[in-house]
Amino acid sequence: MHAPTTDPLRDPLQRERDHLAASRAALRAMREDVESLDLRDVTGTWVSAAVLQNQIDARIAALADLAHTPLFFGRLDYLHAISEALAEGGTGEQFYIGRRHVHDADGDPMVIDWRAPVSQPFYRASRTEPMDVERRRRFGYTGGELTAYEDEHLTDPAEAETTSALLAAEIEKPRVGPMRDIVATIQPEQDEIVRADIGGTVCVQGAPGTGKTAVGLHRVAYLLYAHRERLARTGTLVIGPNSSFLHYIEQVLPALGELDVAQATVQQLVAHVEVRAEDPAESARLKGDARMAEVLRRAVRAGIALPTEPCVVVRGSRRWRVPVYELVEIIEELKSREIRYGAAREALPQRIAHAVLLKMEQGGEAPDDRVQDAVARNPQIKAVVKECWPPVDPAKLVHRLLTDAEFLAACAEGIFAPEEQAAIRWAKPGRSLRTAPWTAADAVLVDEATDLVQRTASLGHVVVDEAQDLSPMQYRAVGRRCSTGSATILGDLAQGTTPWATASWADALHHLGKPVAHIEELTKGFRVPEEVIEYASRLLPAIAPGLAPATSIRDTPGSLAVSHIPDGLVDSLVEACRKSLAHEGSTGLIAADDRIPLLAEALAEAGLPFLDPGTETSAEVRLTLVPASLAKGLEYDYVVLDEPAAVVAGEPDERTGLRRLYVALTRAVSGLTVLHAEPLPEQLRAR
Ligand SMILES: Nc1ncnc2c1ncn2[C@@H]1O[C@H](COP(=O)(O)OP(=O)(O)OP(=O)(O)O)[C@@H](O)[C@H]1O
Repeated sequence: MHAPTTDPLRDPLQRERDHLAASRAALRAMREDVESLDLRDVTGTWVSAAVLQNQIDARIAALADLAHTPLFFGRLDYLHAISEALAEGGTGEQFYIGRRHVHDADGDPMVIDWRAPVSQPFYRASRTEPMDVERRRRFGYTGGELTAYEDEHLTDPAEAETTSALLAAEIEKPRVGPMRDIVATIQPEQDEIVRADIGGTVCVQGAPGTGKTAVGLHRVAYLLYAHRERLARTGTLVIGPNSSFLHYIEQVLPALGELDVAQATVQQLVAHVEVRAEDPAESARLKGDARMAEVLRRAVRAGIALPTEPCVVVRGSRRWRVPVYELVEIIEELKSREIRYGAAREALPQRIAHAVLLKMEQGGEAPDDRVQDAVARNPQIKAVVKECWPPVDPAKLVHRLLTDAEFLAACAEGIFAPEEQAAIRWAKPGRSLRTAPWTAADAVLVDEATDLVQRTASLGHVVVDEAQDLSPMQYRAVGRRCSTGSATILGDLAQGTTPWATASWADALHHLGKPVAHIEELTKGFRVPEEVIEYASRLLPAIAPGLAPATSIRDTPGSLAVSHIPDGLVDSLVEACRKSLAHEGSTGLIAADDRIPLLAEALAEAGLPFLDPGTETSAEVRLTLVPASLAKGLEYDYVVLDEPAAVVAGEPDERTGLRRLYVALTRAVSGLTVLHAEPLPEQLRAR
């Protein structure tokens, strides 16, 4: 890295600072231009003026110069001039890369958006493939001030490959507050996923801390840039495992200038009924099984009946008769077509009316479309529809399936064995639909039934994080929300902790309805130090035998301490938290869920203020008490892990327990302290 010298003419750092100052001034001018727009001349009504004003306000907000997010973080010096199309309207050989586009008064770019084609070599160019880049420069900032830069001369054979000190500094920056963007340091293998084509679905298997979440969010930002109009129409959605996690990631996209991305958990997507109960593991697994889809399909169609009487329509002085066999033909034809139950129900009266119309024509009349519509509304026809294709209320239907043993048996015949059916049914049905003991898995069934009746609207792109925990039925629920778009599926099979956790990505993609997706693997870890990831990886043969252990980009000796504390474990934990808090950044005390109250009390007694994982850490309170079940996806500079054996015992089976432990062991950025009174699980014992 280069430190500043004092002569501004000879000092390249000073020149870069000057460019920063000029870019900031240009951004200010861009903002002032928008602020000074006078709407009076261009808009007709106050409504359109208000709409336009909103857009302008959003643009002004987007043009804000944020003190702590540097306007540019890199520079590319090309060997040859780049075409204007690639360079966002600019020409030349030198480009500054930043979070947003900034241009000067003549419209020439001063900073290029990181997502533009010309910026791509910043992330991908290498010595073996320099992509016409002579020099790549990375900038270092301290508190918003440009303080350093680092150069790579990609075409200079004499220069040796080094790891970037700025990248290491970025990763080691203390973690306080929500997740940050990684736009300045996206790695080549990550960039390939970020910029993958919108047409296909990408599935990423990645060990802990390999940047799956970060990559997924940057991919959304990239797609919004590259396909803005299309996605503005169709929408994008990020799905995460729980609200603490969504809260942790919610600032990343706004920091990248993208405000219009929805975030939800799967439960929120399928909130058709109020969840008031929990399933035993086996029932939940069966309800999440893809076989349920066929049971529901049969259930939805169970009410379809064939008519036994002709339909007689009276118009004026004449009567028109559609015989039974014709009605049967119409219904059979609709049944055989792959259209939604509700769409078929809407088509049925029109089909019968059409049959009446043909008879009217044969009878010498000349009816038009309006007559057909009127006939379709005839009470006789409505009566046939009601009897033969009755309306279906999805929640009521699922309620019936879960309470009426005979109905379930009829729909699940040959699909679920009787004992499986018994596990699917509610043990104690509530009295009404509203007070029924709906579980999270039941809500997914209602969602499937809803989609069988009426097609679910699809978004343009959906990102699913921690996808390994979804059941096949949940994959289907997500899949119908991107049936006409694409998806990014992120997960780690070794971190699957639900009873129905994904065993293979090919299965998951099949249930999602995207069987031909690319599966990429990320193994280079950016969070966990080498020593810690090696320790955690001892569990891999037991929890996910086929997976390669992650490597770490940081080899920080002393980052792991494991101690046996036969007496006074709680006091030692409090002490370990205190010690961790003596360092900069955040500390997480992770423990089995049922030990949380005990530890909460101990921390309170010791006068150590702490937060729960849904609350952001701040400079004042940097300690979070984390139940193991909520640790997934989160990270802390220092982690103190309480009693691994209890974390394992907190799950219904050993493999899930060890997976939960693997998650807990892989949350630390700088240091992990493991304290235990009981013996460690054998996989972790010293070898
Ligand atoms: N290219 C990068 N440059 C700097 N930091 C990075 C980079 N990639 C990832 N990180 C950081 O590494 C940490 C882990 O990233 P992230 O949470 O996205 O990993 P993950 O694969 O989703 O992990 P997990 O499986 O534990 O959920 C984050 O702090 C992230 O900002």
